[in-house]
Formats: sequence, structure tokens, C-alpha cells
Amino acid sequence: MDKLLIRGGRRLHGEVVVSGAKNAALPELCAALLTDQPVQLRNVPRLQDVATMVKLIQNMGVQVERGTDIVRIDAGGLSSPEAPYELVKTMRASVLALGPLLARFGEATVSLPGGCAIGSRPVDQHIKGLQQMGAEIVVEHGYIIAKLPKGRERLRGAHIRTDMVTVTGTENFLMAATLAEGETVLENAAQEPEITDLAEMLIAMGARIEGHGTSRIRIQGVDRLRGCEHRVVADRIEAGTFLCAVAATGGDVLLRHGRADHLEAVIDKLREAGARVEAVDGGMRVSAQGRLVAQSFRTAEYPGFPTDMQAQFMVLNVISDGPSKVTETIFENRFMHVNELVRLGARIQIDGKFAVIDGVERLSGATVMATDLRASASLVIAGLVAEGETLVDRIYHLDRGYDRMEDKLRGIGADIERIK
Ligand SMILES: CC(=O)N[C@H]1[C@@H](OP(=O)(O)OP(=O)(O)OC[C@H]2O[C@@H](n3ccc(=O)[nH]c3=O)[C@H](O)[C@@H]2O)O[C@H](CO)[C@@H](O)[C@@H]1O
Ligand SMILES: C=C(OP(=O)(O)O)C(=O)O
Repeated sequence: MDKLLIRGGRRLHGEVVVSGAKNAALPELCAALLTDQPVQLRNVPRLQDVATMVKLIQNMGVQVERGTDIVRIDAGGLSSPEAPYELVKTMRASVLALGPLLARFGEATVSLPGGCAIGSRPVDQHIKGLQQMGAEIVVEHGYIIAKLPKGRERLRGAHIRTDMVTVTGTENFLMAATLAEGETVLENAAQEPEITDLAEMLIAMGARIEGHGTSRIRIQGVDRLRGCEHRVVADRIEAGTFLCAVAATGGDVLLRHGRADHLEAVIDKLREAGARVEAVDGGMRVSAQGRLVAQSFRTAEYPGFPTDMQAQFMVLNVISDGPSKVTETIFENRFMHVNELVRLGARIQIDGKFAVIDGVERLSGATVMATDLRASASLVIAGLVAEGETLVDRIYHLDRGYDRMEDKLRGIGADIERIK
């Protein structure tokens, strides 16, 4: 199992190119299932999750060609609308195949993603919404088995209001609705930039969508969609992770392609903490020196503070002046980095969804274990500031969602190496 060895204490300087967003590329690979024509995605990040999604759709009979950051998908010959457990178990986003398969083929069998480290993560809202669109769905033997009633050829438009804001739920409905009969209205829709990016891709395929990027999306179903070319939006969470890394170590880095307008909640907190972050031509620039001031925050749906940035920002609080309180409102079990940070010298108390942090003067390197994707990123940042050597174990979590993170960090001066 690969590990990362980090010798902390280096300031970061230079330029990093931000990759395409994992959370846009994954639904967009599934959106390609909506048409029998070729789709070309550019700026696709090189991640384990993308490789898993490619395997998943290839397993359905879809042709996929991969270049460095280009993926060509031809779902013209899709023969088996099924997502088996072996492929779904490592990646919850596989549930995104459900909406497109149902919409185009009138049937889909997708393994339940199951629980994962950060929380229970049910998909009840996905199922309820697709049922409202006329699908008959049973959950049997760990699989969501969905089909249209006899005599029906297409899903039908519906008015869907989910109990909570759900990102992949909104994406499933959005994709399903493009080929449904009539109008679908999504209320309480997620507003994440990845939803907007997916909607733009679908529009390029011929879909009729309005209101994406707001909490109310309207979709008029069309008979068929065509192929398209689409560039995946920059990964705001990868960019945010680098912002936190530079703020923690000190230094000055240009994040090429980074979108400051997608990270306002994080950037506001970084500025209040004492870092400089500015949007510049073609990206954003971050610089920091000396100790920062810890910032309390609570996670929320976009445009609030992203839960996917909670662990990384917490490291900043750990080594900044003053007490702070972090409230995790989206997932019930997303503080697993805390015990590992404590092993590096952090002072953090958890009480349910609250973490109370007392800034310390320094962290000291140790062996720590990554437990999920963003927890891994937070341990890497902690390793960059800790004195001595930090060994981050189980980085397969990190590889799920970061495109060559250690190469990018080394490129801006970090002392970090992968140990096989
Ligand atoms: C591939 C992808 O895009 N993943 C992102 C997506 O995950 P994902 O789409 O899985 O997260 P959701 O937005 O659906 O989850 C939000 C909350 O709703 C709950 N819920 C959701 C659906 C459902 O049917 N029932 C239910 O109870 C979840 O357990 C969670 O508490 O949004 C999360 C929240 O921003 C991010 O952390 C993930 O990185
Ligand atoms: C939780 C995350 O991803 P996923 O929904 O794919 O597990 C994440 O990207 O931080």
C-alpha cells in the first residue's frame, strides 16, 4: 500500500495547475450514457474515481478511449444497463448511472452504494424522485432495480422537492429529466458549480434546462440527445486544498485555472485569518506569512462553506492563534482526521457535530493513517507544517480524488515522496 513521506517546514512558492473537478467529471461520464453519439470530455482529472467510473461504463458495453486528460465515450453499443457491487463499492458516485440509464433504456440495475467512512449516505431521495417520474423501483439483494411500467417508453416530467439538498440526487434528476416526457421542476436543488457544469454539458447535447445554479431548475424533456464536446470545470476543492496548504506553510503560489468565484466562503475565511487571496488573470494567487488567526466556521450547501474543505481548513485552525469552533452540518461522521491530527500535536475536542480547537505553536511529525479522501488531504497539509517526518498511510483514499497531488506539491517546493 502506497504511503506519503513528508518532511515538513518548507514554504511553498511557484505555480500549480488545478485539474478538472472530480465531482463534475463523474456525473459527466454518466451523462454520456444519455446518447448513442460520441461524447468528448476534456480536462478530465487523472484520478482513481475516474478510472473506476470508466470501468463501470465499459462494463456496460460502452466504448471509452482515454488520452492524457481527454476521454471519448461512445455509448452507442451499451448492452447491459447494470452497475455491479464490485465496482460500486469503492465509489458512491456510481449511483449517478441510475438516472441516465433509466431515461435512455427504461431500466437500470445499480448496486446500493452502502455506507462509507464519512456517514451513512442513503439514496432514498434519488429513489423517491425517480419514482415520482414514473419509475418502478425495488431494492433487492443490495441492488436498486428500476424500470418503467409496461407500455411506457419514457420517464415523465414531475415536480420534485427533496427533503434536503442533495448534490448527486439533483444530478440524477437533471439527467433523467432531459429525456423525460414533459416538464420537470426540481425544487430545493443543489447549486454547486458542478451542477451548473453538468447542465451546460447537457445543454450542449440538446437538453432544455433553465435555472441551473439556483435552487429551482426547470427541464423540458426532449426526444433524444446528441454527442458533444465539453471541458470539465476546474476542481474548486483541489484549489481550496492548495489554498489551505499555502496558508498553513506560508509562501506565495499561483493556482492556474483556479476559480475564486467558486470558493468565496473559503476565501473569505482565509482572508479573515490573515492570508492574501486574489483572483488574477487565468487563476488565483495565494500568499501568507507568519501565524494566522483561527476562524470558526460551519459547513453548508453551496454557496456555504463546503464540507469537502472542512478537514483541510481545520489544520489551519490547529496551528493558528486562538480558539475556534468547526461545525459539520452535512455528514455525521466527518471528523475522522481529528484523532490523527491529535497524534501530530493538535488540540481538538469533538462534541457531536462540533469540533473545538485550541491553536498550538507547532506540530511534530508522526505516522498517521488516512481514513477518507479529504481527511487524507488534511493530514498531508499537517505533514507539510509539522517538524520532522510525517508518514501518511492508506493514501489510496487520496488517490481517489487528487490528481498527482505529491507531484504538484513537490513542484512548489514541498519535500514529499510516495513510498510504494
Ligand atoms: C460525487 C459527489 O459529487 N460527491 C459530493 C456530493 O456527495 P453526495 O451527492 O453523495 O452528497 P449529498 O448532497 O447527496 O448529501 C447531503 C446530505 O443529504 C443526505 N442524503 C442525500 C441523499 C439521499 O437520498 N438521502 C440523504 O439522506 C446525505 O446523507 C447527506 O447528509 O455532495 C457532498 C456534499 O457537498 C460532497 O461532500 C461530495 O463530495
Ligand atoms: C466525499 C467526497 O466524495 P464522494 O462523494 O465521491 O465520496 C469528496 O469528494 O470529498
